[in-house]
Amino acid sequence: MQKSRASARLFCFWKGSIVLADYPHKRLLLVVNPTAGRRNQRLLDLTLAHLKVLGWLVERYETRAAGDACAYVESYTGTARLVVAAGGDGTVNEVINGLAARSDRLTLAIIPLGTTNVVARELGLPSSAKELARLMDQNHCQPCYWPRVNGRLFAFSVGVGFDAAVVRGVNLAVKRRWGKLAYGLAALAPWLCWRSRDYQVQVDGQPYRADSILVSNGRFYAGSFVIAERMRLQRPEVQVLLIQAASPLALMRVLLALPLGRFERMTTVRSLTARHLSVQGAGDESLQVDGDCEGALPLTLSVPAEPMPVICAD
Ligand SMILES: Nc1ncnc2c1ncn2[C@@H]1O[C@H](COP(=O)(O)OP(=O)(O)OP(=O)(O)O)[C@@H](O)[C@H]1O
Repeated sequence: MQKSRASARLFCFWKGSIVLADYPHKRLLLVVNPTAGRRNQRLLDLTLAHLKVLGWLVERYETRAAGDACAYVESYTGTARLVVAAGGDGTVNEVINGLAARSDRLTLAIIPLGTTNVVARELGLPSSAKELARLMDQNHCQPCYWPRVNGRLFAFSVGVGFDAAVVRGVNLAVKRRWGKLAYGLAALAPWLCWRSRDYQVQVDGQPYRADSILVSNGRFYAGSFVIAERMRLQRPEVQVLLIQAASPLALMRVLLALPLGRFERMTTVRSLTARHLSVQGAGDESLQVDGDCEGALPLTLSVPAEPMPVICAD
């Protein structure tokens, strides 16, 4: 024991200072999506620099393709107790799924590098690299619940109908160059040809119908829009928002309520708290899961009983 502690002793050099670190538990696995958020690269570099000063050893893994982060975290055999997802919400989603497939209980942290970073916003993570490193160093975590949709966990949002049609139409090259504007452009075509849908929904066993559905695991949607005022990642339930909008005009009214913070209070939006949800549609329609297009109807969702420790703000 004494020997392994001594062998883990490190000298870290940073900005001319020498810091003696003797913390064998300060090891983290960093999973980086190199295609996410080139604009936020500085946040990653500075957070790593601060962590090194605090005595952390970083094991770095760069993803090579979609699905890589999940597979790597699931099969990771190293000694790190903290797994840091550095990327956008898609990378966070993959790391969560990798962690949940393991039999041990590692802690999740996030360095937000993506376009919208909704999960980081939900956790109240600071934009300061020094603060982010401090929260990780102090193991400042809370238990968070990630619901399961069609067998996979999601972090903050699932959409059926208009929302899924928009995400399906996003041009990745435009998103990389222009960020959120890509979603506005992708919304035009599905909005103009919007018509009534008839999704059959069961919320905790009660039947409903809707033209579009949003499921929120926290407060925020598409960045900073508040769609579920009382929902938090720390609560073992989700907010189901059933939208009645059978024409482009009715849909426009609902969409305008988003930036005004009145979405949940619209008479055409029914907001329900739930642990179980199922949705069936007329056809094989796509789903939006954590900002990406993933899978298709029918949808079955439930909130697992076991939370995951996640680094969050004070
Ligand atoms: N090396 C890679 N090459 C291509 N795609 C990748 C790679 N690594 C991860 N991905 C996939 O890229 C998708 C988008 O990544 P991510 O969400 O992290 O970044 P983003 O799109 O820039 O951010 P945001 O989701 O906030 O808009 C994810 O679904 C992920 O599976």
